[in-house]
Amino acid sequence: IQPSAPPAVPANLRELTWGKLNFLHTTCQRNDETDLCTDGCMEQDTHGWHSGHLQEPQYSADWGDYYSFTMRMRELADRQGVDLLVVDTGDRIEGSGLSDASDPKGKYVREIFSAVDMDVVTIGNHELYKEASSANDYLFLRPHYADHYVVSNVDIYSPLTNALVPMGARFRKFTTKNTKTRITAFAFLFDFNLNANNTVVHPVANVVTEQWFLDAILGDDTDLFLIIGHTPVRFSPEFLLILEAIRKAHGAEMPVQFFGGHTHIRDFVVYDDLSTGLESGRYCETVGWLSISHIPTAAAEDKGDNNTPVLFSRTYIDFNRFSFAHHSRPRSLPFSYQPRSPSTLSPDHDHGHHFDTRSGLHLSRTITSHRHTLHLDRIYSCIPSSYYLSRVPATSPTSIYSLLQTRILPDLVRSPMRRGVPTVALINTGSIRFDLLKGRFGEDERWNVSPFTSNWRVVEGVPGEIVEKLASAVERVGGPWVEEEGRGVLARVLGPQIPLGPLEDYYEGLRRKHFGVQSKFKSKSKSKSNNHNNHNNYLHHPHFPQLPLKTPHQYHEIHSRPQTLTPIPPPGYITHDDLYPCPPTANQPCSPGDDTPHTPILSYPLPHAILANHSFPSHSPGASHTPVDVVFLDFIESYVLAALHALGCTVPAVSKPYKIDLDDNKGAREDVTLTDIIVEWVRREWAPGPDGNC
Ligand SMILES: O=c1ccn([C@@H]2O[C@H](COP(=O)(O)O)[C@@H](O)[C@H]2O)c(=O)[nH]1
Repeated sequence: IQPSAPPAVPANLRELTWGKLNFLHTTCQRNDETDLCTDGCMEQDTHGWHSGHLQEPQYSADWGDYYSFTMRMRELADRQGVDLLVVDTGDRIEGSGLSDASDPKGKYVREIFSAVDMDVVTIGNHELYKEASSANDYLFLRPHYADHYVVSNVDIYSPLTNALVPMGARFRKFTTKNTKTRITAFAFLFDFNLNANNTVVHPVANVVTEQWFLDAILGDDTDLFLIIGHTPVRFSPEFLLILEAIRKAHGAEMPVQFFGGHTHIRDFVVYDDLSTGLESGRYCETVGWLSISHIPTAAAEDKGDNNTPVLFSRTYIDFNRFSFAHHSRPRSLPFSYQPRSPSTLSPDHDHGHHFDTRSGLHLSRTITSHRHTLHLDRIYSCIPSSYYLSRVPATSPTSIYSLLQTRILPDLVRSPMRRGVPTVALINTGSIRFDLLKGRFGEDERWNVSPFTSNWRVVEGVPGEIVEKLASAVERVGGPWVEEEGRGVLARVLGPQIPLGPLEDYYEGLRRKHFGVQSKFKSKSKSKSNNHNNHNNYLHHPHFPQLPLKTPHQYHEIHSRPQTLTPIPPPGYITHDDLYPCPPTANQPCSPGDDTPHTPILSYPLPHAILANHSFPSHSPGASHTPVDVVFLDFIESYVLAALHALGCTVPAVSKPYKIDLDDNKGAREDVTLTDIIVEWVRREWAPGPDGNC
């Protein structure tokens, strides 16, 4: 744990269920340039949050604590004669000072991340946005993790030879240490198309027909297929295609375990009797735990062990030392637990404390030292009260979007070259990544809130009537400014032929179009309890990052369930997945998945973009002819130009840079970012006290 982090609050934890095969899962985000790691656990879209959450006790463990956790859990697995595998599904960079404040970005995070052994590790979309990020992954993580670094559908133009080569191993076949389970592992990135042009992402639909893939899945050398990937587990056409291919080759009896990511949620999907998928949240808030009671193998067949049903269990572990220490404590466990005498403990672990390891403590100190080098504890501002990303509707006064729309953007997205010109500014809501929490706001938090390097662009002289239509389209639909839906649909959505409707209708249409296949539980229960089922599916659309407990009725429903709760459970997730609330027809054990009972945090759907009107006198006489500057982030340039075009505006092929003067003695600049704007605004508005502290 970092010295400035709050200690975890003790809670009545739900115990983990161990099986013969167990996994720890993270999807981290890290940036990298230099050297690398080792192998072994499971994780979630970490986005560089390896220092832990310094303002939230429930997620305050750091990567050193996670290191110790994986080591202790491996010990418990060994002592029971079962297996523990550790995996990470990518997006390790962009989201924290540790990964983004260094030059080059990610200089320190790679070294830190790679201290943890991974059995299978892969990339996310954030590793591919910039040429340098994928090149560094290829140059350093690939050799470090060797054949454990698996990337089944991405190629890279090698930074060394310029030849197009596979980004990582296409697959990995291995036999587990204790139960001798034979595993064939793949790792697939969803069909991402916003990568820099030094990489090529092959659509999963093509890859599953390629000969190398068919050869890899055929034969009788596999007891379980392990498919990890930076791909959502629910509504994912990519994962369903892979499952379909494996089912075609091996029938219904082959276990297929998926670990996904990208949508930043906790989720668990039951695809069929022998296939499930786990997604383990975001930002080092969650470690996913998955266990499989046993895998039917040839050896088990000989012992007659294959006759009992295969059961899956999942738990979302809060990323704090209390949870880590609790779950890894030596105790009586289901599979013949043998306490080791102290003298047989490895030197790394034999230092009188049952949780910490020497290497874990060393890693925590290394993080502290890098934080110091990067000045991450420098304070710019003291935020008087929190502004949230999705805990409140985007229109609420305590929404960070509302603060941006009404104050920050109008105040600072201005150019001295365009004084007096009516202006509107558009940002994609995805450019904001985290809450602006009450308290210190410094060099670390700036990257938490918005880590991207996009600059501002402008289309000048857009007729007022088009700007009015753009504003109304953004308000009503939000604009599909995310890559999955950005595949050419924006013009159609904003075009007059598509009736614009409420957000729910829009999502419903997309869901029907793209995600026809439902999980077994979903389809069974649908016939019996349509309402419940639709509700659950709705909640788990990728654009609803976490359970939105929308009505007091739902709140009551959760809290009236019998649970052992501490008097005031810490705030956090109450995850709805395929096992909770219990589906009416479930034949799997049904239970809440969060290890810690929480007081729920609400989560509301967000529009895809917000538009701030600085000075455009909309609805006033003559407004429809007023020429307006439409300013936006370069990340959404192609979408904004397409939208303006669809609305009848003659637009240039590319927009112009928009120069902003932040009054910081640097003059008007083209390289100002949204992050710079936010830092400058909160610095002016809520400066720290004379001693520099909050
Ligand atoms: O330069 C960038 C890159 C990304 N974004 C936003 O991030 C999401 C993707 O992030 P995930 O963690 O993979 O969900 C993308 O849809 C954009 O909204 C950005 O704003 N600028």
